[in-house]
Amino acid sequence: MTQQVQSDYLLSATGLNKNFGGIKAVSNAEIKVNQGSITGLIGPNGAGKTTLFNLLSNFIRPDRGQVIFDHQPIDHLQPHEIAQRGFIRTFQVARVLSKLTVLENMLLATPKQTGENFFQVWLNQSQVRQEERENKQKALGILESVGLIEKAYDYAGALSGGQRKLLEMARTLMTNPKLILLDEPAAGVNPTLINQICEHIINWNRQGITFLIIEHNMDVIMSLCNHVWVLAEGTNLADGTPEEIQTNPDVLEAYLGE
Ligand SMILES: Nc1ncnc2c1ncn2[C@@H]1O[C@H](COP(=O)(O)OP(=O)(O)OP(=O)(O)O)[C@@H](O)[C@H]1O
Repeated sequence: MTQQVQSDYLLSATGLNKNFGGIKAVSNAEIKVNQGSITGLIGPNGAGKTTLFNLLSNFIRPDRGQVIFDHQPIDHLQPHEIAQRGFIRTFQVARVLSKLTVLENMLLATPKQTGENFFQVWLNQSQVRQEERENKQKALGILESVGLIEKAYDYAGALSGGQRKLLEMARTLMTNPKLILLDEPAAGVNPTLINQICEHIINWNRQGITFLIIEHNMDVIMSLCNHVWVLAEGTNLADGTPEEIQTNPDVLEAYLGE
């Protein structure tokens, strides 16, 4: 039986370490994400933010440390099993499949379906068709809400960089997530679309989804986040409200010294 852990956090990680050869990418790092929050993760280039995301979501295994999601340790789970529990992430460079349509990209993200097993398909053909109809309706509804409905039947490869990021975010909603990790949602995105992405994040957060966001755009971090964690050289430098972080001398020095 897995150990039950009581806390107010949806995600909590302590003592995380990861070395690549001689490089200490993440060193004794911790992070905590309150249920219902929009939490930021910032730090200068090479601070270890993406490596920390990879450790949290088990895309790479830590040398040491523990990650608790929704009161349960998740260290032993594969990324797809973590996603099935409602913890999903996006990547710095959006991972959409260019040769599939926007709608097909959305449908690929649907959780385990009856149609994945040959015998279940054979036995439950009407149920499979019903699930397919429901998933398509859900995908089209999400695309409508993010302004990509006109592109539903276009190849994802034809989208702009910003639209691909939006599609990657929209796709996470197909899995009914509790927690979404966003890796630089505003990077390479034009200012109009950045504003739209921020509005969507606020809207999804109001619907109950918790966010942890890596972002270099400080306006985005300051306007969205309730709490911000700062990494520098692989380890924790500070955490606090956006206002506290903005005026923290250690944080200013880490950025100015970059
Ligand atoms: N697979 C890897 N192999 C070797 N070194 C790596 C690997 N991944 C990351 N690193 C190194 O670990 C350190 C932290 O990198 P990471 O990408 O996590 O930082 P970051 O804060 O996300 O940076 P950025 O803001 O520039 O994206 C860097 O020195 C990087 O070169």
